[in-house]
Amino acid sequence: MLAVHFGAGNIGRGFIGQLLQKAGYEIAFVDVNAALVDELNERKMYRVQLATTGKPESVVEGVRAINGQDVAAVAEAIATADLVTTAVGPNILPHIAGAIAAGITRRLSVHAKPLNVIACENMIGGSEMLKEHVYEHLTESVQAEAAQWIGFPNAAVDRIVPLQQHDDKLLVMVETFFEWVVDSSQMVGEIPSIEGVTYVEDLAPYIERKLFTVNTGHAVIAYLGYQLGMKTIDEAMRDDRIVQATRGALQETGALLSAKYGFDPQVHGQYVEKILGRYTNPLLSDDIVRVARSPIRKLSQHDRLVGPALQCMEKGMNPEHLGLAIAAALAFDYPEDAESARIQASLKEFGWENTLHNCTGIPAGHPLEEIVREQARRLKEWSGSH
Ligand SMILES: NC(=O)C1=CN([C@@H]2O[C@H](COP(=O)(O)OP(=O)(O)OC[C@H]3O[C@@H](n4cnc5c(N)ncnc54)[C@H](O)[C@@H]3O)[C@@H](O)[C@H]2O)C=CC1
Ligand SMILES: O=P(O)(O)OC[C@H]1O[C@](O)(CO)[C@@H](O)[C@@H]1O
Repeated sequence: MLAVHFGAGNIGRGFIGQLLQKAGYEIAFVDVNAALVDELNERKMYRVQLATTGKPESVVEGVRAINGQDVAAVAEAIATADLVTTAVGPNILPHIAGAIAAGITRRLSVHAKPLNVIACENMIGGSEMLKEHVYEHLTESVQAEAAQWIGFPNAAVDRIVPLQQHDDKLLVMVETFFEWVVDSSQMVGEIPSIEGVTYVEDLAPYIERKLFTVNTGHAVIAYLGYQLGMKTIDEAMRDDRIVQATRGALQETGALLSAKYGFDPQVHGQYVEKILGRYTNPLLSDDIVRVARSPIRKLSQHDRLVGPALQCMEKGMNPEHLGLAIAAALAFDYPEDAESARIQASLKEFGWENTLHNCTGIPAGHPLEEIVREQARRLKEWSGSH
């Protein structure tokens, strides 16, 4: 069995590649990092280390890599693949769509065999969005065939894999916890048996529970921690104010999720506690600027901060902790991050209100604006105190 996986980065090697290899797939990674591609092709294996006592390791063998620029080679691999997965980042999905479309076209010209393409990105509706981009590159007749033979099931993936700094360029250190949930109602053909993958008929509760808990909490810690001059997530978790704010935000999203999906508050509370524990793992040493990366994406209307805040308000709740994190995300001034630089330039040129509206989609005069403004004042007191 062959799996073609786009993105041989942290989650690609440290999570998706590892699970697929255990399930018996040969893996062809597709990446645009030429050095990484060469190293994978030379060694045909890599190590995954667990960030826990003793740092146990496993070896992922039977891997190769294709340079993403070589569209013909990528298309050839997709033509014979049994599964396609991605972990490249939501903003990159449009850039890999052409190669996937070329692969689908080639495949359908040779044989009609079902294929599922699973985007493993931190976003709602990732595979559906990828499908839209791929279809832009398909002729009408191939689109009609693809509708029958190619599935784009949405997925939720959860495993913290920080930036890697090892002498061994392929080694990847990961936390022990992982969760990979796939929407089986959007799949074609036989459902593949992959240990560690949970198939569900309706992904919405799972992806929202994950995005609005793990990723919301992480974002709160990262943006507040940055304001307080901290470097890593576990360092920030040693500050009581940050822990309180994170708990507060997760109470807000928890109340929303319970109201929307009927989650048992006690069971959800245990889920939250487990996640708070994951953030404190000192062996992960997860950089705040990694977790805070791409603040425009993270501030967008349906993402982890503004998404739940707007929905909380529709239900009559007051999302002040989410408001504090939104204010901190706007204040995230890290020039090496292109999106942070764009926000800071916008704040200077267009002012706070316009930048808030443009980045978040919060309409002018919406009551959430007032909450964020109030929290921005509170944030100034916080920042002044460190
Ligand atoms: N790191 C983590 O803990 C988790 C990450 N995710 C999601 O997984 C995705 C990837 O994140 P990471 O692995 O952390 O990022 P990463 O930066 O470590 O890996 C992304 C990889 O994609 C490659 N890439 C970029 N453009 C490409 C293109 N056009 N074609 C092929 N490859 C390309 C990069 O060279 C890089 O190797 C993101 O959507 C992230 O939200 C989800 C859960 C956990
Ligand atoms: O990968 P993103 O969406 O930029 O956000 C970082 C988040 O993703 C993760 O890497 C994995 O879920 C978390 O560590 C963090 O919440």
